[in-house]
Amino acid sequence: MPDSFVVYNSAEREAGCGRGASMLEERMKHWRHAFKLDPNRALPDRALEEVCTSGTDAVIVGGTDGITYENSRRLIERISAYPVECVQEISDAEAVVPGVSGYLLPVVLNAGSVEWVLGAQQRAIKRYGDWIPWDMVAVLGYVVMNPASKVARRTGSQTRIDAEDVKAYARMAERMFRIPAVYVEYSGTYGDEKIVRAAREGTDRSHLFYGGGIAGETEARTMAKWADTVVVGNLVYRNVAAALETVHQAKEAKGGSE
Ligand SMILES: CC(C)=CCC/C(C)=C/CC/C(C)=C/CC/C(C)=C/CC/C(C)=C/CC/C(C)=C/CC/C(C)=C/COP(=O)(O)OP(=O)(O)O
Ligand SMILES: O=P(O)(O)OC[C@@H](O)CO
Ligand SMILES: [Mg+2]
Repeated sequence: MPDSFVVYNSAEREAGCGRGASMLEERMKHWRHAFKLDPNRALPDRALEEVCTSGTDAVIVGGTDGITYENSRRLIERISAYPVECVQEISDAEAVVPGVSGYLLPVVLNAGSVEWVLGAQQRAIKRYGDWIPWDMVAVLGYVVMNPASKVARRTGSQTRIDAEDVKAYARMAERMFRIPAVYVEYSGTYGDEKIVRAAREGTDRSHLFYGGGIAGETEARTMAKWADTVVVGNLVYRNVAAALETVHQAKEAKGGSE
């Protein structure tokens, strides 16, 4: 564990445990738009500045492969120059970086193996134990839909599922496991609106994220009708100007759980 880890006192550690939503979950409820930046991909300073000052609600640092402590720390340090909320989404327990304002912990609800629902998480909790600042944590219940994505291949996700299956996963996340957020993940491809709508129908309280293939304003506006937060990833690296346009579309669209 890096030496620079902050020591949390017991009151801070306990905050959010069994006492309602964590502080990160509370802030997350107001996110309409987020960018997801990959520590394993290069982004010029100018583009990073534009992303961080775009008016987006949060910058999520994470990806599926090639994620290390060093590349995550470097990217987080660059983002910290700007007054935007920066959270780390942990896909590898070795890469946890202190100093962000929150941690997103993924669970893949339709994974092909218990490893991605409980296994990796249990080992990380065993390793970090008392160091975990639970008030700065939010769990994301992923439903992974694009079979060609790295995340689907890594987790063996069962992607041949229909809208009723997705609705049931969303309900299960919210009602059985009390997971504060459901994430419909089409990483790399634009998704089916009916699927996102089904996830919306399955959730009353859980926050709904949509991510995947947002290529401009139209896609952002469409998915923001159902999702509380629209996440834009690859577009930042392909066409930063188009990525910036998605911010106001997602924020102005009426939808989500409004
Ligand atoms: C003191 C201090 C700072 C302590 C911090 C302690 C802390 C917060 C500890 C963490 C505890 C914990 C439970 C961590 C989770 C550990 C872990 C490894 C869980 C498994 C996560 C998981 C299911 C990974 C599978 C992949 C996945 C779902 C990744 C999420 C991100 C994602 C979907 C990215 C999209 O990637 P993709 O587009 O497919 O590919 P690219 O990267 O090419 O874009
Ligand atoms: O990279 P894209 O396809 O925009 O997807 C964003 C995000 O949902 C990835 O986890
Ligand atoms: Mg990505």
